[in-house]
Amino acid sequence: MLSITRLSKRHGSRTVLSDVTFQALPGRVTGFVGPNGAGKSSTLRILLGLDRPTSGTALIDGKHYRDLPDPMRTVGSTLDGSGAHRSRTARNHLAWVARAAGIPRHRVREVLDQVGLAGAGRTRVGRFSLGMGQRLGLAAALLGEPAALVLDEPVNGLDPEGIRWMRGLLRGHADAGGTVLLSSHLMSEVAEISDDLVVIAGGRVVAAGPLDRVIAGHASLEEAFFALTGAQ
Ligand SMILES: Nc1ncnc2c1ncn2[C@@H]1O[C@H](COP(=O)(O)OP(=O)(O)OP(=O)(O)O)[C@@H](O)[C@H]1O
Repeated sequence: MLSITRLSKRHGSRTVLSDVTFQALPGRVTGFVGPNGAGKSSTLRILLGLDRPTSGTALIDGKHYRDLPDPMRTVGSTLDGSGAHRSRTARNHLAWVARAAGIPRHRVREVLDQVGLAGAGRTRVGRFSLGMGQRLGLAAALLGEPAALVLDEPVNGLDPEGIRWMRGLLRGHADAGGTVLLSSHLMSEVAEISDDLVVIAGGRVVAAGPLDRVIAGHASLEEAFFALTGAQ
């Protein structure tokens, strides 16, 4: 379970997160949505130990990321893209990540298969499309077979077939008991994937709960999003 509790973050005099509280539960896909600059990446960076909050906590199975004994086997993330150097092949990149994390080499072929890049393992990452880069980032996240996935804008750059594939993969992960938290500024795509929604705007959570409860009383998903976030 991912638990964000009363998280606040200030950069100098600027407040980017105020009292952010929500959970992402096992067996559920949780969509974290809000307009550009709402605070999604700031929240996920703190959750993944890449930044510190001014106050509050962000815990993974009850622990700070930095205290996880085996982080890649606990939570997989795609926060900063695939992180792969352009001159590396996909296979080399994943083998390098696996070796650094003590993950057996055979997982490289398995995750390449899983994300639909089996035929592109020897291709240099510099030649990848945006969608292939997303798949490679996901492959790295899956290497350690973590129960939790934290994905920043995972459908960016994917075509409709790719979005459908991603939806199936995340659904399968949650149905197997995993926890999925994904951020996006695209309400309709996230709503198709998510069981629960957390809507953030201006660094504050403006709605959270099961999808149908969050959109209740609004004519459409987009209307709910605009009404809740005050976006134009
Ligand atoms: N290091 C920093 N110094 C100052 N302000 C920052 C810093 N990092 C983020 N911010 C500000 O915090 C706010 C939230 O940014 P964040 O990247 O978390 O939003 P987001 O919801 O992920 O947006 P997007 O959908 O555009 O990725 C923005 O106004 C951003 O300019």
